[in-house]
Parts: sequence; C-alpha cells; structure tokens
Amino acid sequence: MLTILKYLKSKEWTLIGISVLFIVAQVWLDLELPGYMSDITRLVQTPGSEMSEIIAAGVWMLLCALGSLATSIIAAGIAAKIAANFSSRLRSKLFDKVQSFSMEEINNFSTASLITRSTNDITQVQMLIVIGLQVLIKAPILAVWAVLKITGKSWEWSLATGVAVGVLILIVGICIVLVLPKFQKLQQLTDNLNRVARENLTGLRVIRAYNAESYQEDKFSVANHELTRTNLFANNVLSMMMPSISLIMSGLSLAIYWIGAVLIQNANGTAKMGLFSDMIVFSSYAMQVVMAFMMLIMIFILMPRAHVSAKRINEVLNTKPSLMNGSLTSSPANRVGEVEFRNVSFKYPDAEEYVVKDISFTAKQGETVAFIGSTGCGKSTIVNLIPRFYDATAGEVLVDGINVNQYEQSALRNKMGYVSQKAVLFGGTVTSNVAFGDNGSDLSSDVVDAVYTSQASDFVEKMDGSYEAHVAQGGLNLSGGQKQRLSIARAIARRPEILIFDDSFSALDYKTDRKLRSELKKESRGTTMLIVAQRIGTIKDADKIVVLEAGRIAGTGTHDELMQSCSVYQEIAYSQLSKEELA
Ligand SMILES: Nc1ncnc2c1ncn2[C@@H]1O[C@H](COP(=O)(O)OP(=O)(O)OP(=O)(O)O)[C@@H](O)[C@H]1O
Repeated sequence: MLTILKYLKSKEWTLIGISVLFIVAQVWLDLELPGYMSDITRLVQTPGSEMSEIIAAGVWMLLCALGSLATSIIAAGIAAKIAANFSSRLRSKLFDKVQSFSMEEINNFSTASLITRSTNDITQVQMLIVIGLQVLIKAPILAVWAVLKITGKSWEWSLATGVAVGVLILIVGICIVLVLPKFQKLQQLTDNLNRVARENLTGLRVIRAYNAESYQEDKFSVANHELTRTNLFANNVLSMMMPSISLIMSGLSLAIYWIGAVLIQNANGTAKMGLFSDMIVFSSYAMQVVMAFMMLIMIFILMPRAHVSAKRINEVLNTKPSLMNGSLTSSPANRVGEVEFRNVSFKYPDAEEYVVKDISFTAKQGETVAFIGSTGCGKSTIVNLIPRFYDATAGEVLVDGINVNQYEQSALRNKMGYVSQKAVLFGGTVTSNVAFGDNGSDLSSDVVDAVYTSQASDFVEKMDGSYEAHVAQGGLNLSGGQKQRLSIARAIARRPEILIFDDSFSALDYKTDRKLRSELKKESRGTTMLIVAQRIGTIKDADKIVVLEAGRIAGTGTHDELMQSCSVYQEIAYSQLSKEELA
C-alpha cells in the first residue's frame, strides 16, 4: 500500500501537512468539551454560582463544537481533493502503461482484469485515502491525547478503559484474520464477473441467435453467486464488529459509573463532589479513546481490500514491457519500404510449439508479397511480427535493412499502414477514423482520395453528413464490408512505405476486391504491400507468393511458378479457380 503513495506529488504532501494541522485543531477542540462540561457540572452543584458563569462555559462549549465542525469539514475537503487527484493520476498512469504493453502482457493480465484494476481497484485506494487521511491521522492523536487527559485520575477507571480497549483490539484482530484472504479473492472474483459480462455483451447477437441466454445466465450466475457469497462472508464478519463496539462502549460507561459510585460512596463529604465531576469528565474522555479505536477499525475494514487493490495496481505499473523500445527514428535513405525475414521462428508466450518456423523472404520496395495457406498455418502471425505486436522468438525481422527492435516503436509503426483481419473503427466521424493516428493525414483531400481508393466513397457520400457522418463505437452503424473498406482507407491515407493487409479483402465481394486492388496498384506505386489472403484471385498478380503449410514455407514464387512447382499451391488453386481462370 505504501509503495503506491510514491505517486503523490509534493504539493499533495504539503496539503496532507495542512490537513494534519486542521485535524490536530479539531482534536484539541473536541477534547476541550469535557472540561467545560465538568465546569458546568461543578457550577450547577456549587451553591451561589452565577448564572452568567454557567452561560459563559456553555458558550465556550458551543464555540468549541462549531470550531470542531469547521475544521473537520476543511480536513475532509482537503482529503477528498487529494484522493480525487491521486486516483485520476493513477488512472492515467495505468492507461499509459497498458498502452505500452505488448499483446503478451495484455494477455497475461487479461483485458477484464486490466479494466477492474483501472476502475474498481483505484476506487478502493481512493476510498482508503479519503477516510484514511482523516481517521488515520486523527485516531492516534485523539487516543494519545485523551489517554493523557485521564491518566492519574483513578487506576480503577484506567484499568476498566484498558480492558475495554484490549477486548476491542482482540475482536478487530480476529475479524481481520478472517476477512483478509476473502478480500484478496473479492478482487479476483470481480475480474471474473467483468470477464463474463464482457463476453456476454460482445457476443450478444450470437447468444440470441442460438437461444443461449440461459447457458450464459448460468455462467453469469456462477460468477455472481461466488462474488456475492464471498462478499456476504466478509460483510457478515465485519458487521459483528459494530455491535461489539457498542457493547464495549456501553459496558465501559457502566463500569466507570459503577466504579465511580463505589468511590463516591467511600469518599468523605467534600471529596464526593470532586469525584462526581471527575467521573463525568473521565467517562467522556474514555468514550473518546474508544471512539479513536473505532475509527482505526474503520481503516482496518478498508485497509485490507485497498491493500490488495494497491498491490494489483502496482503489479501493472511495475511490469516492464517485454518490447524494449529501440532508438532509431529513421532508416537509411537508400533503403525504403523493404521487409526481410531471416530464418524467423515464433512461438506464442507460454506456448510449447512453434507457430511459424524458419521463415525467410524479402519484399523489396514497391513489391507485392502475398501469403496463402490453410487456416491456422501462421499467416497473420508472420505479418504481426513486422509492426512488433510480438517479437520473433528466433531469427530476424528487418525493415529497410534494420532489425525492427532497433527502431523506436512509433517510428517503425509510422512506416506502415496496417489493416487487421477484423475491421476496427472508433467512435467519431468518417474523417476522424480515416485520418487516424500519429501521421494520419488531416488534409481532407487525402481522406477523400483514400476513401475513393478503398472503394468506400459510394457509401460514405450517401451517409448523412458524408465525410463528417457519425461512426458509432466499433463501427456498429456500418456493415462488415463498409467497416473493412474504411479500415483500408485509414491505412492508405497515411501514405506509408509498407502496407500490411491481414486477410482484409475477404469481407469484400469479388468485384469490389478487384476494383480496390487495381486502384491500390495505381495510387500506391512504390509502396510495398504484404497481403494475407484466402482467395487465390486476390493475390494472383502478386510479385511473390509465399505458400505456408503448418507454419513452414511450402513454396515461394509467382503464381505461374508455383502452379508448376508447388503442390500445396496447386491444391488451393484447383479448389478455388476453374481451369479457364487458371489458364
Ligand atoms: N494469441 C495467441 N496465443 C496463442 N496461440 C495463438 C494466438 N494467436 C494465434 N495462435 C495460434 O497460432 C496459430 C496460427 O495462427 P494465425 O492467426 O497466424 O493463423 P492464420 O494462418 O492467419 O489463420 P487464418 O487464416 O484462420 O486467419 C494457430 O494455430 C493459433 O491457434
């Protein structure tokens, strides 16, 4: 928990110092009250006392109470401000850190857990800071000060107070030992609930189409039930604390008055009055001592969960991204748009088997290199190594003759236009989606050209608002083919050295696919293209086709060469094209 406090700024430490001053003032004012009460009791019982003296003591008492209220409001305001700023900073830090993660780290934590850590976990820490800043500082000051006020009055009363505090600590200790492991589990179960809810919402259409609502509900109920059960256990244990504290407070009052009654009975005439007034003052201070411990208990309720949350936040913040950033921001001027794989092998983190093995090929500037092969043979994996979504396990991936891990990641990715297998659009407009990213072009002419090349102008111009038309989050108001065309436009609009299409043409009909490729050829002359495809028709004209089988290269060459030499390619070609098309 303490390590997370290093993210507090010096200005916030100053504010904490100021709030300590207010809290000390509040405690002092609170502890003045019993003194005035004792004065009033004494004055009331002393014959011949002036009414004005009683009123004066009452007014001072009221002023102390108002002062205590004002200082506590200010201290609470400062704590809320510090906690809100601190948690906002933590959220930004987590967001930035996750942005720097490779797919490996994201998969290790899981998306659902990263969401819980950025929201629920931060809220737990924020709550502890808001309450902790007031209570954690106030309680010890109050306890020590109140104990000092009552020491030396009567050892019998002190003993009763000591026993009460001892029992209180014992009960709190037992509760904490019981609930601490549950709190650890609670955050993991919240992750799990998030994961199930996310899966349900993203797969809603499929769930409905297959009438699988009850199956999903069962899954959700299991996660929900487990979370509820753990929550209930923790809350049931904690709920026993409050009645125990009330019992201890009432028991202590009773003990003080009982002891007082015996002491007063045994005292002589004049001492009786002093003892009575002492008893009232002592019982007030003793209550303050118990109150101080009660406040500490509140912290002990929040602390274990916040401690677990802080640990989970720190885990993310302290994770070193496995992709180390290189330092190169540009490549040699004479080698542009070149991609080379030298004996590259790759296995996914934690996997036993290599997904691709010993891959070597070169794509020179302006060339089109295509990858084809059966499902799951490793085509997407290969192209994902170029923008460093993962690093090669063995061998070298070079861009413009330089290993990709020597580039600054942003510089490397600015060289590329990448279109993923599943089209991804962001909430905004057509223009904001096409002119997306670091070196996305803001020029409306570039956006219009890219949309035209990607065969999207027809439908974009018909949309309400045209290029400024609204695009829903995830492109939900567009069809699959329309989304894919806009993602292709986004890659083209960057005017990159290298265009990577990861099976991006499959969502398009044959006619659009053909028109798009012929426009692309005209518009992106000089741009190196790497195309993963399922259809031979899409890649037939490529300068080089790499045929993959079970993660290895089964053949490389042009369509005609492969038709002569590669049986795997022939098989794919005969299954897709007629004899006339192949002729
Ligand atoms: N994130 C991942 N973690 C572990 N294994 C993965 C991951 N992504 C893919 N794989 C595995 O790697 C293999 C190759 O996957 P890849 O997506 O590269 O195939 P592909 O040839 O592009 O397939 P498709 O044509 O169906 O898109 C598959 O067997 C798959 O199970």
